[in-house]
Amino acid sequence: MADSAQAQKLVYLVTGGCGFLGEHVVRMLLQREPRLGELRVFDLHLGPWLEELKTGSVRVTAIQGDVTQAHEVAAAVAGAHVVIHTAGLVDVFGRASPKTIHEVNVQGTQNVIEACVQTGTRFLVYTSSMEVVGPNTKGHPFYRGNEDTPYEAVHRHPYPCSKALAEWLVLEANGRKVCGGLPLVTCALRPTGIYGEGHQIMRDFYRQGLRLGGRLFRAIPASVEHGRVYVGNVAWMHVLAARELERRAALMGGQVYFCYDGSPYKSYEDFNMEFLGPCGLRLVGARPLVPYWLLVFLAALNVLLQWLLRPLLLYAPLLNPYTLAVANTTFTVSTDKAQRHFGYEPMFSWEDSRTRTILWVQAMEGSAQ
Ligand SMILES: NC(=O)c1ccc[n+]([C@@H]2O[C@H](COP(=O)([O-])OP(=O)(O)OC[C@H]3O[C@@H](n4cnc5c(N)ncnc54)[C@H](O)[C@@H]3O)[C@@H](O)[C@H]2O)c1
Ligand SMILES: CC(C)[C@@H](O)CC[C@@H](C)[C@H]1CC[C@H]2[C@@H]3[C@H](O)C=C4C[C@@H](O)CC[C@]4(C)[C@H]3CC[C@]12C
Repeated sequence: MADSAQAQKLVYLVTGGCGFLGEHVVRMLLQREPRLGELRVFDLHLGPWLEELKTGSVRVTAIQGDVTQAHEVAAAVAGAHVVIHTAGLVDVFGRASPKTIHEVNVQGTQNVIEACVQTGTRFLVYTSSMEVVGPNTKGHPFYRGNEDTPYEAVHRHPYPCSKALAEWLVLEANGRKVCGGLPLVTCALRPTGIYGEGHQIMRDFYRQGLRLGGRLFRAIPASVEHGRVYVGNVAWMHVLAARELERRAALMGGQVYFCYDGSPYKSYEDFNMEFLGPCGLRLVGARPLVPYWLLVFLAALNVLLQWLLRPLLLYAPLLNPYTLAVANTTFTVSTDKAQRHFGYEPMFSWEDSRTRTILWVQAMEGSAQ
């Protein structure tokens, strides 16, 4: 790639660029990547907001496509210098079949890798997930661990299985010769629970609270810590990793990095209340209001209802055996590997991240009235 910001304008491709994280990556690239000449936004569902981005100096190319279709991916990748692959099926609620999750998350990632090799694109940043590590099926806590912390990564759910396999494919591809004979350089970023403007699950919790008269009911002990990271900082880490991947190929190639920032360690529900509380909701109960065995029963009942109702409608509530187990297992990270390897520092402080998220919920509140 270019040896100076002015020497050569680069072509970036962001897959899943219209998603929750993808949109923030797209906007961050336009704001913070001076070498950007063309930004290709590849997604199954293109957002109308893309049109407003086409008025700047950078050429923004919206590509409606499917990562499971190798020829569509190859056409989008051809000529790109860097690929940031965020596209994925983020489903832990039983909306999609295990087959579809695998096709998108695994085969789709393989298609991106092969497209890079065939067309000569050398730099690939993959959006992996904390769930590649855990929580595992045994409910072992991962307490402020890092990329080198020993942990038995055992999964059965289709989503973490697909993310783990896709990450492995990306890291294994590091060093493969691409068209032109130079090596492919890859890395994988592992966000914990991402929050911020556009987070659908936060939206779901907020609307659930409005339906329950401004109240949410604690289901998980406050002592169970869950790692969270602000979407703007995750986007920034993607942009920085993509920029540094060439210069630091020997160090970064084939590496994984947890995404982290100054967001506090709290339970999933208490963390959400940092944003939902200032918007008028209240979390009822200093401890879970129902016994765990009852939550397990209700989660199992939700699976049965989802199966019975599937011919008629998609019933996909937040509570199911998998989400209950994940929410109930401590998983937090404490690391500086991204800082040591490519100089990452969070762009947004906790206070700023919190304010931005609250403002987003409040704007949604206006729409809910
Ligand atoms: N949200 C989180 O808390 C979180 C945490 C860790 C990792 N991740 C990872 O980050 C990435 C983005 O997640 P998100 O939360 O923004 O999800 P999202 O669903 O908002 O975005 C995913 C995007 O990918 C697109 N997509 C899905 N299938 C596609 C296909 N077949 N072809 C092309 N595009 C397709 C969707 O249209 C969507 O725009 C995913 O890979 C996910 O595994 C998310
Ligand atoms: C109904 C209660 C038990 C409630 O507390 C359930 C919360 C539950 C929906 C979420 C708790 C932890 C979340 C997951 C975590 O933040 C990390 C994830 C990895 C990412 O790659 C995809 C999203 C997710 C699986 C995220 C999904 C929602 C939770 C399970």
